[in-house]
Amino acid sequence: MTATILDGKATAAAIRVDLTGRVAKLAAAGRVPGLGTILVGDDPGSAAYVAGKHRDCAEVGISSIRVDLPGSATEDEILEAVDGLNADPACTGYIVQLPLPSGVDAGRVLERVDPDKDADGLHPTNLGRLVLGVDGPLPCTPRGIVELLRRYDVPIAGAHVVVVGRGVTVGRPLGLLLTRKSENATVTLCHTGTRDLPSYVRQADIVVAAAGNPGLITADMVKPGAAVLDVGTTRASGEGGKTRLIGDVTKDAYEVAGFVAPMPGGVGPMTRAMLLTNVVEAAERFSA
Ligand SMILES: Nc1nc(=O)c2c([nH]1)NC[C@@H]1CN(c3ccc(C(=O)N[C@@H](CCC(=O)O)C(=O)O)cc3)C=[N+]21
Repeated sequence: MTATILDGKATAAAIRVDLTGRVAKLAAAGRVPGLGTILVGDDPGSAAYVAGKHRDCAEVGISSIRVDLPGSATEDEILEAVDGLNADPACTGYIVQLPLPSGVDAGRVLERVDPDKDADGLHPTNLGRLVLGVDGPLPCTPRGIVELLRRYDVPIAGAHVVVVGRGVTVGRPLGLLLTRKSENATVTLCHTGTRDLPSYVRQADIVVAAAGNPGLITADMVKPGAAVLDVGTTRASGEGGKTRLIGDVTKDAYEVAGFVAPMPGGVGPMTRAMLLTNVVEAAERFSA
């Protein structure tokens, strides 16, 4: 069987086209959305992600504000940069690129972000809003996953979704998103403490692998025809000292599935598209 590819790259491109129109409307009303990034240090992976976000912004007409600090920046200096973007009216949404250097209290930095400018949707206030069902920015990767499933008409209501991984950016909030009335999925949240992982994954109509454990999900665990979304991105050294990203799902598991969001080209590009969406929605909220 050949699975239908949940093409996140193409879907994200379509979403950017859509956003371009909304941005133009805001701009006509004198409210150009602006995405800010705060990058600390010179990790090449993080720098590449941030550069990609600014490229995305340029494509849809969002202005971007880039704050780069040296790896030696103190927590107070980072907090100052956060306060600066909170106060900047040109910045309608922003992110603090993670991870922050060791020794910096990331929780303290993230809490200082104005929740209404939180483009990641990961501020405690916004995670609280998600639990309560109050409108606010949603976490980008979970939102991207739901959007991708919707656009390919993968049934979500009543489906059994097995999420592997309880991280704060993906697994934990995804369970909250999928169990809302509007999605109506049944979610099993598995993690490193799960006793018999294969027995859960085998029951899944939809598997979301977000454990950061390369090759964790193998073909024998996948119910034939199930949707499998690979969210794992583990950096490994490849040829010539270049780093290469490895997913959580083996390629033979892709063959058993009915739908596959591959890595790369699946959920990653959707995450970036949802970041833009959060910035545009924040600007629309500010204008309303
Ligand atoms: N404040 C903050 N917000 C984030 O959203 C955030 C972060 N920090 N720190 C790092 C992680 C990682 N992340 C990715 C986003 C897109 C791809 C993506 O588009 N990946 C491509 C492949 C990219 C490649 O090959 O390098 C794909 O899956 O097709 C990957 C990873 C966002 N993160």
